Amino acid sequence: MATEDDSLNALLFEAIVSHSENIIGVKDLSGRYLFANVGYARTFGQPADTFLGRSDRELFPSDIATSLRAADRRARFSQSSIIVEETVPVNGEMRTYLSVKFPIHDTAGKVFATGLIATDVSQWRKSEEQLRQSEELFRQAFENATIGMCLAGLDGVLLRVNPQLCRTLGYERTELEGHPLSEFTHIERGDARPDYVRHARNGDAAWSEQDRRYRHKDGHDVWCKVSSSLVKGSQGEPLYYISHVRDITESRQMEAELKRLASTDPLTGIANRRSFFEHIEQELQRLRRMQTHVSCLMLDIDHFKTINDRFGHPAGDEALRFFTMLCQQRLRITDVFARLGGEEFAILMPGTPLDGAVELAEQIRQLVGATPVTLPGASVPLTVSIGVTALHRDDNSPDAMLRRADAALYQAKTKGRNRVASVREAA
Ligand SMILES: Nc1nc2c(ncn2[C@@H]2O[C@H](COP(=O)(O)OP(=O)(O)OP(=O)(O)O)[C@@H](O)[C@H]2O)c(=O)[nH]1
Repeated sequence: MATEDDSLNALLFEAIVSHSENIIGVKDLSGRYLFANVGYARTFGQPADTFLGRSDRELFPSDIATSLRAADRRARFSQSSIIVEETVPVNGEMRTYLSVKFPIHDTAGKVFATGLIATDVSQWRKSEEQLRQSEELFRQAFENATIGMCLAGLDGVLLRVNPQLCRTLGYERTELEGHPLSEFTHIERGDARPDYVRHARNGDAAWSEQDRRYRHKDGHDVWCKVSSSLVKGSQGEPLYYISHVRDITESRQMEAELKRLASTDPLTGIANRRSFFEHIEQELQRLRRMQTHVSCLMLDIDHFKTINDRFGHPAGDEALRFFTMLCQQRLRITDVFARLGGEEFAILMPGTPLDGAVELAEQIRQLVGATPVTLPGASVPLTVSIGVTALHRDDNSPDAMLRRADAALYQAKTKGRNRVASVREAA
């Protein structure tokens, strides 16, 4: 006889199963449906009643029905419930369900049916698979990249490094991970932390690029272009940095070598005309800011043409190199020695007043005159004429000073060569 409690339970059961998003069913021992909730109607597009009395064999392909039945059987023999993942076709599309299956007992404690509550997890599985695929894609790109890559925490500590970064710096993965990249960096500007760590601390710029000099494990320097971007979480909160680290050592060396070649005279190895002008420009700037002296010598080997004529051009080259070497013996580290062209040279002397420059010019003149150059078959005496002047703060270009030096040299030449002449002011 039905009690009031039974009717309440029936109402509760009805309310729960009809509002559930899940598929809820009960099958008898032969696998025929005793109960199917509205979830069945929603999923399969047929009234829930149409399932009653039918088995999975009539609803699904036989291999699927067999595996559903096997799970039902396992549930019947289980103590409480089992959870299985089941895939079934729904309107021509395979869908994945997470099913809780459990035995249902009669009042005598005998199992007479199997219950099931199934949740459609197809979308989760799909998202999981997409996530797995994109993680795999990232992993492959990270591991196989021909550029160094790393993930670093907001404090700059390396969380993950790729094999190329290990090769670039010469360390094992375990020697890098857990350490800040700054441990392997030269301190160039007083702060070893990469810019992105400073940016993170200040909460600005999500991207930065900079050239940094690292120490390879074997001790040599490695120049790298480091491009870093901030990875943010779903709420926009900063999580970590991902950096590309490109080894640019070779191109920096090439750049430096090109710069050196562009500013060097190939025959003598000293500064060339272009570089000399740049030095005068710099000194002019300094002179305008500071109380100092800058002097300049312009040197021209006397009758150099006769050396070429007598001994040939290669011997003339040798004489030019020898002359360079002689002058260098008298120079300070701060002096700039340049070959302006042909047999014409110049020396810029920061910190030296005109009188001191004249003195040095005289020393050079005497040294050159006293030291003949050894050429094939002869020891040839050289003499040099030298014009001396000073850089003035109101010189509006290097040319202004060079014109005075040239005028002084002209005087030395016209007064008989092998002498020093100076011009203090503009003519
Ligand atoms: N071997 C060699 N000779 C050069 C080079 N550049 C210029 N010369 C030569 O230097 C000589 C310069 O001659 P001039 O300008 O007449 O001057 P100089 O014979 O030294 O006579 P003064 O300067 O008047 O004392 C020329 O014969 C040029 O061919 C060079 O790179 N190598």
